[in-house]
Amino acid sequence: LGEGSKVEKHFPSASLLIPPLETALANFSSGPEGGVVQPLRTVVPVEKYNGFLGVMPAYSAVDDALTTKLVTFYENMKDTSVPSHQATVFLFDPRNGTLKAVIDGTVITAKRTAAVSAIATKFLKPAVADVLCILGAGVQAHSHYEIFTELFSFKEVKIWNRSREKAETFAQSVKGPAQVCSSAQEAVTGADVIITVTMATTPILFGSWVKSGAHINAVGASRPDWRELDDDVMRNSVLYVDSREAALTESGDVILSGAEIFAELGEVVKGTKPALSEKTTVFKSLGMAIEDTVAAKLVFDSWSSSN
Ligand SMILES: NC(=O)C1=CN([C@@H]2O[C@H](COP(=O)(O)OP(=O)(O)OC[C@H]3O[C@@H](n4cnc5c(N)ncnc54)[C@H](O)[C@@H]3O)[C@@H](O)[C@H]2O)C=CC1
Ligand SMILES: O=C(O)C1=NCCCC1
Repeated sequence: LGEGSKVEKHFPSASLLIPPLETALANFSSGPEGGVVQPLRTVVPVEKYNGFLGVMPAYSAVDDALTTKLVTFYENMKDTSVPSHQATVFLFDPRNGTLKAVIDGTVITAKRTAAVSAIATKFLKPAVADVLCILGAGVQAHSHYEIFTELFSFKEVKIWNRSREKAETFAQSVKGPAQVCSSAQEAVTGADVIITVTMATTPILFGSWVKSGAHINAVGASRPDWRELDDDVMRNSVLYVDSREAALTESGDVILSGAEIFAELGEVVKGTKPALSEKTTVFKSLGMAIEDTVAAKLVFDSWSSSN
């Protein structure tokens, strides 16, 4: 399972990931009772090349699955022949520590991140959600487009990217409508659901553009000094995160704006915190190792049953 194309085959429908991910989010937010062991990820900066290596281990007692993902991500890469994010997931037998599989993690990262944003959106989107806006046109933009158009019925999808050419290529490659916008403001204006999936390190989404009651999935800016959202949108929205601990350590949008965290998404899934969908909401996603664990298990189980 070392190649993305082999992994892709075991995700016939992106939405297959939703139930196990919801369970994993709920278990994570249940503390020790949930049986999830997930230390904060280690991130090694490779300053000379504007890169980072993330080490993301997790164990799920409920799934009896033990994994670690190694993920590299590089900013402003000159070499465009390789993706900005590359990942590998190692799946172990939890009974004795034997390595069972080495799985390409790039497809897993793309699919599980988009599926978690879809879960947040299911709970937090306004009652009428006709317009979707995607800021960014890379790997995550594609995986988000795929699952959002599979699960929801938006009448319009607006897309903006720093380079218009890439947004045009995106619009031509997707199986469905996508309207390329000339500015981020044009794309955001009137949108009910907004997804930010860029490598920006300074804000690209401003509160003054956002429709009241909209839901935002803030997926990029995973370093404590990086931003995608301005202070206005962070402070004037109800803020949900995947992990409080990670958000307060890794998210520039959370740390530098001083915005108060209302709930973890897992608490909403469990029903212990409300989904305030009538308010403007932000889901700050940083990505969790346990999401990779359940996705890798799904891929491995599907591969095992077909071999
Ligand atoms: N929360 C999570 O679980 C995860 C988050 N991510 C984050 O999602 C974001 C997107 O990842 P990918 O799609 O894989 O990356 P990508 O490299 O495939 O796409 C990035 C997009 O951002 C645009 N971009 C680059 N620099 C920019 C800037 N300064 N301002 C505005 N746009 C800029 C590029 O044109 C490109 O369309 C990244 O920030 C990444 O770290 C990625 C994986 C998991
Ligand atoms: O969860 C992940 O995987 C990542 N999150 C932030 C950026 C790198 C990959």
